[in-house]
Amino acid sequence: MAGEDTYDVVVIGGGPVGENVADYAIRGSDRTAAIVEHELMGGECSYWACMPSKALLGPGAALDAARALPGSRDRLTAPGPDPGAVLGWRDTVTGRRGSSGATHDDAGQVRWATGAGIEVIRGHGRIAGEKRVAVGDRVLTAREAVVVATGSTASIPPIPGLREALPWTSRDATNLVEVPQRSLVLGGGVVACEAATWLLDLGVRELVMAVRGERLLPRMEPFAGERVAAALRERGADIRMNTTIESVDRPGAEATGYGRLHGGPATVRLGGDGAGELVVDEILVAAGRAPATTDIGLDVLGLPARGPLGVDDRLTVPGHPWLYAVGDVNGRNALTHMGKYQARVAGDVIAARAEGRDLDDPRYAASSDHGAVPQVVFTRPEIASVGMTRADAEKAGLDVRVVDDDIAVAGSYLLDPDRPGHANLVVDAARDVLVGATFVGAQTAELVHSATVAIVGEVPVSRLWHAVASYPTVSEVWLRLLDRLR
Ligand SMILES: Cc1cc2nc3c(=O)[nH]c(=O)nc-3n(C[C@H](O)[C@H](O)[C@H](O)COP(=O)(O)OP(=O)(O)OC[C@H]3O[C@@H](n4cnc5c(N)ncnc54)[C@H](O)[C@@H]3O)c2cc1C
Ligand SMILES: NC(=O)c1ccc[n+]([C@@H]2O[C@H](COP(=O)([O-])OP(=O)(O)OC[C@H]3O[C@@H](n4cnc5c(N)ncnc54)[C@H](O)[C@@H]3O)[C@@H](O)[C@H]2O)c1
Repeated sequence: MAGEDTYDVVVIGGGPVGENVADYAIRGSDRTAAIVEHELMGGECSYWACMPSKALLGPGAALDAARALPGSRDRLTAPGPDPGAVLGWRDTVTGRRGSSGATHDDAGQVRWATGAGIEVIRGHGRIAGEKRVAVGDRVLTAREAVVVATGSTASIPPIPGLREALPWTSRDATNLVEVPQRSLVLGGGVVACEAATWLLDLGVRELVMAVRGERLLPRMEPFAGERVAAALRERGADIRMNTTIESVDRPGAEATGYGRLHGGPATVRLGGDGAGELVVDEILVAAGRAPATTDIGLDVLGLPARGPLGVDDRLTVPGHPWLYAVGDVNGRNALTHMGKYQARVAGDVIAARAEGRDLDDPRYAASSDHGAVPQVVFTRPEIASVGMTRADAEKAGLDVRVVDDDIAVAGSYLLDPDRPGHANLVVDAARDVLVGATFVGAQTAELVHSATVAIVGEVPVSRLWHAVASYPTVSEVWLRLLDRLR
């Protein structure tokens, strides 16, 4: 039956970002919020992206850490993880039901939302006018704000025969139930590198990566991609740079469900430096993502129904002071933690505006979106970076000073004596502050937050010298790098 309901805040999309913005917008008040979700509360991250991928990568990383040291190395009885148990662990982490595939249990996320005072409305949300969202035959009216948090979807490049071949996307790779023994990965970004790592852990026989550019992870410092490429090659990956797919022929393509082989073998013609013909059991397309802006009613407001939904630093869509966009959909930084950060800022802005408070405070601007974005890539070696690369800083016209060194301190030697990591710091010499850092190697994921604090706090390098790292930890690499800056 048609109906009309009024809430203070209506959020379209119940991923990690939508959940957080609803929570922050109403927390500690008597405001009401609804989240419209057409699939699963928890979004891409919980079931198809961050959580399953990290669950798949964990056991291989733990074995590698054990293999690095005498005493534990000799106790390992098998070369790799137990594939069945790894998939079982992935299922536990993601609340995946049984082995048939496509469904997950989001009851826990719904319970959390309800407990936070947020109503979950199942269905596809579309903007239907100012402060109005249609869900089926229901119209929701927002007194204060409508927030678009619809995320992104995997892009499939327009290559002859590729779409018809029903290739895997990251959803299949993270929810795999069959391991494609001959795998082709298209792309050299984060999804491609992490997926190649777990496919090798799960025992694929042949793994080819077709990489359009000259190196893996092109947005990071060159040494990061070089080290990941060397490690993947050492494990048997055939990585072809300056290469892409020209055409695909898969006569037996079949929609068998997420994570199953989508039919029989595919014949793939590669072009570029790694040209040639391959026959593979599956193609994983890891060629970037597109903001989910189609079919959400943006045309009703005269906004483009393709590409990112642009916002200012208050996460507000220019010209529409009641409309916000947070997370992957706004095209700023497609990372869960950055989306959740935007959600906190947007939630605070919505609350302040509802209460008539002024916004003259740094907490009401998503300033870290510009130049203070951390990211960890869970390859082996692990990569952790924040802020600008040398190339970014040079492009921005800064007075750039870069120092780099191997991570070869007592703390790293005790973790892995044979494989020192590598790190650099990018400094704006004119201001004597850090603007970027990259660390590659064991336990660097937990190291990067120190650099984030230094960048966000604009701590002068001369003061960083007095931030003493404990012995023997990997953090002592700070001492080595800062020594080079003296
Ligand atoms: C394989 C993979 C691994 C990743 N690993 C990491 C990682 O380790 N760390 C990290 O920080 N980031 C990672 N990311 C990125 C991360 O997944 C995204 O940045 C994050 O999920 C974005 O959150 P979001 O809430 O904006 O969007 P999403 O998580 O995509 O959620 C959007 C939600 O909106 C719903 N929705 C969309 N349209 C509508 C509509 N019209 N009506 C109703 N509901 C709608 C969707 O069903 C979905 O639930 C990874 C991505 C991939 C693909
Ligand atoms: N650990 C993490 O933080 C993590 C993990 C996975 C994904 N993510 C995020 O998810 C998003 C999506 O990741 P992604 O790896 O899909 O995207 P990406 O943009 O990082 O990489 C896409 C890659 O595909 C290549 N490509 C695009 N079209 C191509 C073509 N026609 N032929 C050959 N190569 C082509 C690009 O050159 C690029 O190397 C990113 O923003 C990423 O940061 C984060």
